[in-house]
Amino acid sequence: MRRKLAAGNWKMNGTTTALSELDALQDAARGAAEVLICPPATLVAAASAQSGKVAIGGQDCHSAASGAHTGDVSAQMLKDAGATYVILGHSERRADHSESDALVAYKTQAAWAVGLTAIVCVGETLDEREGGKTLDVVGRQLAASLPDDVTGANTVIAYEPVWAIGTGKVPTTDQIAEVHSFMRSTLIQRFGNDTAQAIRLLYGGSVKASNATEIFAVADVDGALVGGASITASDFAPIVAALNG
Ligand SMILES: O=C[C@H](O)COP(=O)(O)O
Repeated sequence: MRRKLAAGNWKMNGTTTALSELDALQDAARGAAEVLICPPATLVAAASAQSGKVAIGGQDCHSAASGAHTGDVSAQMLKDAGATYVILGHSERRADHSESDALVAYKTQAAWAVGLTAIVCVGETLDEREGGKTLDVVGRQLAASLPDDVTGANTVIAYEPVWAIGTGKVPTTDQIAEVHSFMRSTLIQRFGNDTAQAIRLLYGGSVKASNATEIFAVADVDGALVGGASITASDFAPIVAALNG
């Protein structure tokens, strides 16, 4: 049985005052669903120190364990700061930093090497969707971004259509169902049924309290990766509540 996951990605938002949101999430985090917040790297240690029932994650890590990589953060550093998850291959990283599927796979291995769970993001652009290429793109990203040793414990996959991120545009539930079903069957083909059925598949892109229940009712949606609506507990807690049903 897959444990539902409500993951919040604060992106490049938040200073120390934002950590009070973690206190306000404690009640929401008492339900069956796991609650995760991924703050900016500067806040991971402080967030971990007061996270209570909320898990803490990073938003990226370098593929190397250490070395001359100015400005980067290693998986070990995130782990040392108290993180248990790291988001990898987010479309904003792929676009802003030209991250390839191969690099995402190396980063995933770096995360696994220190015991972090990788949340690997995939998703098509608007052009790709309108060109009928969604499943090709997602299939290619899954094939090349995931190393071979995937398990239900070390990996979560987030389907985030690029055109739905921060736009208020959300795919239809049929569109989400099509991609999630495709992802599950792709994982079954590559990793076998037991492993594939253990991997949580999140939907991300303009999730908010008003659409969460409908999205979480879609087969093979095991939770959400939420951006804008995760920054305050007053927005995020109702999404967690919807996931808990
Ligand atoms: O990582 C989160 C996603 O990019 C979704 O962001 P959003 O909820 O602001 O659309």
